Amino acid sequence: MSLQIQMIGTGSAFSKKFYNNNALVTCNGFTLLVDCGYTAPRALHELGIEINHINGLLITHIHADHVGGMEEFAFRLKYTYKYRMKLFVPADLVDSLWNQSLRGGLENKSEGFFGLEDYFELIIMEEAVSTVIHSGFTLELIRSEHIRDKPSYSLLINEKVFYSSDTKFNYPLLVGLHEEQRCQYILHDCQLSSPGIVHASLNELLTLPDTIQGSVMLMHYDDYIEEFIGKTGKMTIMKQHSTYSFP
Ligand SMILES: Nc1ccn([C@@H]2O[C@@H]3COP(=O)(O)O[C@H]3[C@H]2O)c(=O)n1
Ligand SMILES: [Zn+2]
Ligand SMILES: [Zn+2]
Repeated sequence: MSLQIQMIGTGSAFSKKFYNNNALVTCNGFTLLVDCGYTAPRALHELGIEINHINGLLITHIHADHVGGMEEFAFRLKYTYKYRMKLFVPADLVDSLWNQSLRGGLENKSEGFFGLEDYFELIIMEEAVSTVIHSGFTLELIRSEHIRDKPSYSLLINEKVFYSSDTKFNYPLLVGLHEEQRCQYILHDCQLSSPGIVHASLNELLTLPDTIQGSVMLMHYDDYIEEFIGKTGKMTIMKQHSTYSFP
């Protein structure tokens, strides 16, 4: 099954040079937007991608660089495109996504809009279960360690690509996935300064064996990434707006 990932942004949360680290994952004609940060609408606009060309949206955790564009998405789906897009949400994020993030803008009692399902076709996902979201397109949520007591998830896509989203460095997980041949590629967030605190730092990622580094692609990085060209070991730096194929 051919799998393509286009990074609509590769920046860290506070980047002023790169858009939020959000990605379009396409498999077998189904395009999933992984996270919809506050820059996602502009990034998609610049790429010439209309919202209605996206088949589904998945949220990894509740931070503005991952959900801040959802209000605009919801309003445009409701009033411009007039359909409910599939929204894949980890079970323990459903309540906070609405009540702590979107409700202030999207609740509209006079028109009868009280929850996520008034804007999206809500699909609740469980952790550690391989879920077929479209023919030949499977996703598994892997709970990540990002902010204590705040659920966040990495993704295993088609048992081929590990997409970290936001996580602290987890050496045993990455080595385990590689040794068990559960993934061939690792797309990982990368904080250039140390310590990582809530992200994986470059120095931590550089402790991975060369055999694994060769499959690592760095994303969610700071504005001064250019200073690190040639200093990321065997790991490559993802380019914003580029599309990568994973055969
Ligand atoms: N303990 C923390 C918590 C958060 N942060 C920053 O806040 C950002 C929120 O979005 P993010 O992409 O998860 O990156 C986080 C850190 O930059 C941080 O630097 N230290
Ligand atoms: Zn982030
Ligand atoms: Zn985050």
